[in-house]
Amino acid sequence: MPDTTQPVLRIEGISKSLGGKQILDSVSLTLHKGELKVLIGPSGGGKSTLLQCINLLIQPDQGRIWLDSEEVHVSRKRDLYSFRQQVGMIFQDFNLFDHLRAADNVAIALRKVRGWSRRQATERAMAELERVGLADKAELYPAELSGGQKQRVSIARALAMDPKVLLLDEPTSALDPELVGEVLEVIRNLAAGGMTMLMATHQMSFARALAKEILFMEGGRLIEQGSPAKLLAPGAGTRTQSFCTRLWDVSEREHPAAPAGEIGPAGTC
Ligand SMILES: Nc1ncnc2c1ncn2[C@@H]1O[C@H](COP(=O)(O)OP(=O)(O)OP(=O)(O)O)[C@@H](O)[C@H]1O
Repeated sequence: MPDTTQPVLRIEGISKSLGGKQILDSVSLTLHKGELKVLIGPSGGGKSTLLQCINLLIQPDQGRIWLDSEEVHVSRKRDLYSFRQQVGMIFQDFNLFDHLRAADNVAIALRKVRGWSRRQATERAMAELERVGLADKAELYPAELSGGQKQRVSIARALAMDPKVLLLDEPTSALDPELVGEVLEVIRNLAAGGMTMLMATHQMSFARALAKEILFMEGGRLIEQGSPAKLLAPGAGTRTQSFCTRLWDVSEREHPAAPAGEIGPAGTC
């Protein structure tokens, strides 16, 4: 069992303005070893920007970041390079290389960044594809894969780098509804295996079932933070609960047969 009291990633006071507008306002959070925290909230609340600031794809205007208790100094190229290798990122739209087969998409960073031989990198890529259930698709190009399979390749690619933390930015939002489950299943298995993860999502039933904590983000600030049981308890009166209830109302209209009181279909509470 991972030591869940050990902070792996900590951010403090992250702020960011873009186009003259404040997008993130002093956001702080800690991810402990082996925990899955889920970022939810209305569209435009700053979830993607926060994940990109944490991964330093966007440089925050203010704030500090620690990985395994070591502060990351953005101005030091070596720090930045090493940090990016240890913090994996999964994007909504997969970001695969179209001209590379699945196995090569997974292996490429091992060869180019880590300097592994083609044989070593391919062996590792095959092991990671196996882990996400795609060993039989290793020779296919992205255009020959479904959206769910492409996202699983991108997860395998991130895992191949042995990240300490995975950041997932709405990994199922670009998928047809019938493909969402296979990607969530992979993430569920990673959580069960002790991977430390921060995931922005609108998949509320998944968040409720699996997240250690829900972080509710609105207007660039984390306005609520707590276990799903606490934030979504009947009568909790939280902003998280009213947000979920609204999603549920929409889903009820779209799926009138959904049994009340049970965890709803994907995307609902
Ligand atoms: N490069 C940019 N320049 C100006 N504004 C930006 C830029 N990138 C994002 N924004 C604005 O920042 C706000 C937060 O966007 P962000 O994508 O982080 O929200 P989100 O919570 O992830 O939304 P969604 O759930 O729709 O993905 C939005 O108002 C968006 O228009």
